[in-house]
Amino acid sequence: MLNFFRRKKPEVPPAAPNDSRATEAAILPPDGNAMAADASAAAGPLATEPVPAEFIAAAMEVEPAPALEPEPVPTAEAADEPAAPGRKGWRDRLRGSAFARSLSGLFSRNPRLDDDLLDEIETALLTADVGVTATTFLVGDLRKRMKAREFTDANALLAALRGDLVAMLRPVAQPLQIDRGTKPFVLLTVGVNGVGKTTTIGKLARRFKDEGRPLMLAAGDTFRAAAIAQLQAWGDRNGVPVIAQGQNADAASVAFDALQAAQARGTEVLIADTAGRLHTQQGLMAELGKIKRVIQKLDVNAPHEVLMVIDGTTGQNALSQLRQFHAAVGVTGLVVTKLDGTAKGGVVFALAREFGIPIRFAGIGERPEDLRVFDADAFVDALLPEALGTSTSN
Ligand SMILES: Nc1nc2c(ncn2[C@@H]2O[C@H](COP(=O)(O)OP(=O)(O)OP(=O)(O)O)[C@@H](O)[C@H]2O)c(=O)[nH]1
Repeated sequence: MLNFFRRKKPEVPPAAPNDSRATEAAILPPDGNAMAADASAAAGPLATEPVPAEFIAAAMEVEPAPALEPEPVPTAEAADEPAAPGRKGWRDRLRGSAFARSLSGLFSRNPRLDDDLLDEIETALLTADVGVTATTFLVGDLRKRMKAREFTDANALLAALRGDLVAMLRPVAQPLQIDRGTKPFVLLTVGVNGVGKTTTIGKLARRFKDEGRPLMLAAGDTFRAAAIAQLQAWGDRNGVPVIAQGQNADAASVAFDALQAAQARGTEVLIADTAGRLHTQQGLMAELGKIKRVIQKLDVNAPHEVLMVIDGTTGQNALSQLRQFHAAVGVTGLVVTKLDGTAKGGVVFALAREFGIPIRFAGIGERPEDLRVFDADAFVDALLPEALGTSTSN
């Protein structure tokens, strides 16, 4: 019986884009200087042709938008910041999470193996945003095994909990596979406002660059004043070209231009940013479908990955976000960000249990190396007390 009730988290504040058409396309080279659309000679026949009218005609109407607060553009110093010395492990980054703190607190008291312990574990899981469904399953399993006298002490129960948590995540710990035969492999990033999409794209850019994959970025967040500049800063940092149009340009048009450019150049990976949108805003959600349909005019299989970025601090609201985004655009992979610091961490289990959609990456900090390929064992071990003696490196 669940004995704990959570308060509902506030929704992310809305931001609504408008749909004014692109006027000028630009390829932003790694040095940061935009080449205007008419500089197509330099860029080749790429990226600068307008989207054919019939493609756009197929598009849906999109809600008009209130103006957004401008956000600070990343400074040159920030972009040039050196990476953190040494790679902090998962445990280092996740130790502050509500999940890790409550469970280590619980087991450091050498609890007795009884129903009170199960109640406390239940409370800890719910507090950490694991959610009612997943918590009921986990505690129910432990209770059954405890009654069957499977555990000799509380540590044995903790080891069983670890096993259950890992088993819940392993099926979704599926790394992103980029098929080198698909050129370009198009990755469309989606999510609500401020979850870390643009930052994640920057980190992915760095990762792909390090892997020696030629790539390109599409600045499809055309509503936020600083989003294009933010992406450009990441492009500069990693020597990656960025395809952009003016602010308030049609995001589908930007994605189309970028795909055309990437195809013509034989680029291996194209990562397209989109503006953050609330999952409850029907018009904006429909716009994601439009982006998909427009790029499918160039490649019927694109996007090859619809990567939804979810803020790990969002709590159970993440479930309704994923439900809506999945219905609108067919999410194929997840990135859960901000699992460092004050994140509760448990939402990862709720997402895994409810949707079974692969979790590709976890964001455990703001630096490029803090985007980790999601590793079920490392994640669970970082949340559980060290006494368990399992590996927490990496
Ligand atoms: N601590 C921490 N911060 C992160 C992580 N990922 C992103 N952030 C921060 O989250 C904030 C928002 O990131 P953005 O990339 O601008 O978010 P966005 O989703 O592109 O925002 P919109 O364009 O408004 O939708 C920034 O301050 C990032 O540095 C992470 O894994 N850990």
